[in-house]
Amino acid sequence: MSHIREDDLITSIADALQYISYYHPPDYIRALSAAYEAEESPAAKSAMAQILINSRLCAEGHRPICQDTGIVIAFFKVGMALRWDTNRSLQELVDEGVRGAYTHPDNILRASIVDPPIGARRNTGDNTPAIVHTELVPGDKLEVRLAAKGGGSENKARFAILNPSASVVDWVLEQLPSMGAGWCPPGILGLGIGGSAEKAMLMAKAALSEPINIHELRARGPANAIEEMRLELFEKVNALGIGAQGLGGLTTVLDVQINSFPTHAASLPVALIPNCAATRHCHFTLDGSGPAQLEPPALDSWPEIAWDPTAGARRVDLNSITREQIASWQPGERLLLSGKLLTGRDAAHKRIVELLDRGEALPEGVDLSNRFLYYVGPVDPVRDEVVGPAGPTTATRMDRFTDQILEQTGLIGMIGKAERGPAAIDAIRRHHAVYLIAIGGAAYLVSKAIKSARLIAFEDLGMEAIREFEVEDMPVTVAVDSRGVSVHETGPQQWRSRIAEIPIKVE
Ligand SMILES: O=C(O)C[C@H](O)C(=O)O
Repeated sequence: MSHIREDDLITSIADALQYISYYHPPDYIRALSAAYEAEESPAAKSAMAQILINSRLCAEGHRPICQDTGIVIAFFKVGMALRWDTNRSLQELVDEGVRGAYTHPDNILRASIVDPPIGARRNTGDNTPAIVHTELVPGDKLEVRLAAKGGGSENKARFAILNPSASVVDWVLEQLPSMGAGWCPPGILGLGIGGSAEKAMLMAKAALSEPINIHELRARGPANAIEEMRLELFEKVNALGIGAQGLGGLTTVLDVQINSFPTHAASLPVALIPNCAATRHCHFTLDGSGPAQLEPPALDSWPEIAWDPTAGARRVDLNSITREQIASWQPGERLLLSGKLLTGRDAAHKRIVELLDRGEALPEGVDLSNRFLYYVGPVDPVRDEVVGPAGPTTATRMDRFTDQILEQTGLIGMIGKAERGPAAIDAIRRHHAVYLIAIGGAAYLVSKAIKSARLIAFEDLGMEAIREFEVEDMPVTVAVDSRGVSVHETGPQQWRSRIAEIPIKVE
């Protein structure tokens, strides 16, 4: 009978969370590299190049793949014959491991958890608590599947109880366009079909840590209805043309994984959860012989990528930018930004708008006139860094504040990731402003362009505080130009039509 010591579990959780913060799973790298090779859309190819280069830099530098280092999800299969050497609850042990990983001085990770979820939403400071799921199984081992799930992809989860005669494939295809690009495609779709409402969600989440093997499945052929559905969804979702970062392209998903369970005759529960470019999970088993040993992947698993951010890019001086200059920028044009910008995301926007509504001045140093605002919540720096990984957050969440901020502060442009909604696009057009995107999932690479970082306001908001960054040649793309043309509308439309014209190969 194995005795699971509390220190072994805590150490294993902490080590595994550190490991997955900087090592992508090798199957993800293989699948993304193949998609990168096959991609024909220049914008999507460039996005994938940046994600792959970023991934390698993180593996070498042991720094997080994404500034959103996730909410920790732990699935345990607890052997019913094992013995625990602890007086503490499993939740407490996992949280101690999370605390150790997220505050590790060599590779500090971002604390993203707020408590309570409504009202004050104060950052807990160490990314606890984790979400813990357990299942009792025969045997005397402890099997652990650990994930650090990004908020942007989690926000796009969907659930429905369909009529038993409805088509799951049709329902999934209806969801994808409304999910936009905030889940940072290309990634993986996890589906849970059947069971009950809560069982379907859990199955969808668990499906995301299955190995990526859709091409092997295609090669050997489906053996049952679930495998047939995986292949059908893989083809049909990619035919939507959404592409990497929603810019239009051949690959939107690298795999579709499905778990299923018997269900009530009256119901067809279906849950859909996407995983982003910062796919992070690992799997280990404790048998009482000590903590888990995780082997580092070979660095030659990462492809050599030729990506020149300067090719065809316009250099922009943010310190002297004018509305006349931004009026000449074209949708999809690549820029290299240098100079000063301010940062701010969800909580800072809420506070700014509350101040504006009360007619009060913004805090000292928060002068947005003719400035760019970067939607980011960075990781804290370690060693000689000025800031840790600092990729963009989903801009769509800031849409509700955009018109008022453009109107009342003189802000000239915004930088984020994913599409803007109709109201924000209209505001951008009316105020002759602009919206630029950096690549979600390339946070460490983006941080290399940040030469200084200074806290300006709202320190209590932690990673959501307002900072001033000085950047040099920060690569971005014009996503909504000053006339209101959005590449997240034009790109997928164009690629959906092109994919429809590609003749289907009969093998
Ligand atoms: O919280 C973040 O930094 C990003 C978030 O995961 C998002 O994708 O919007």
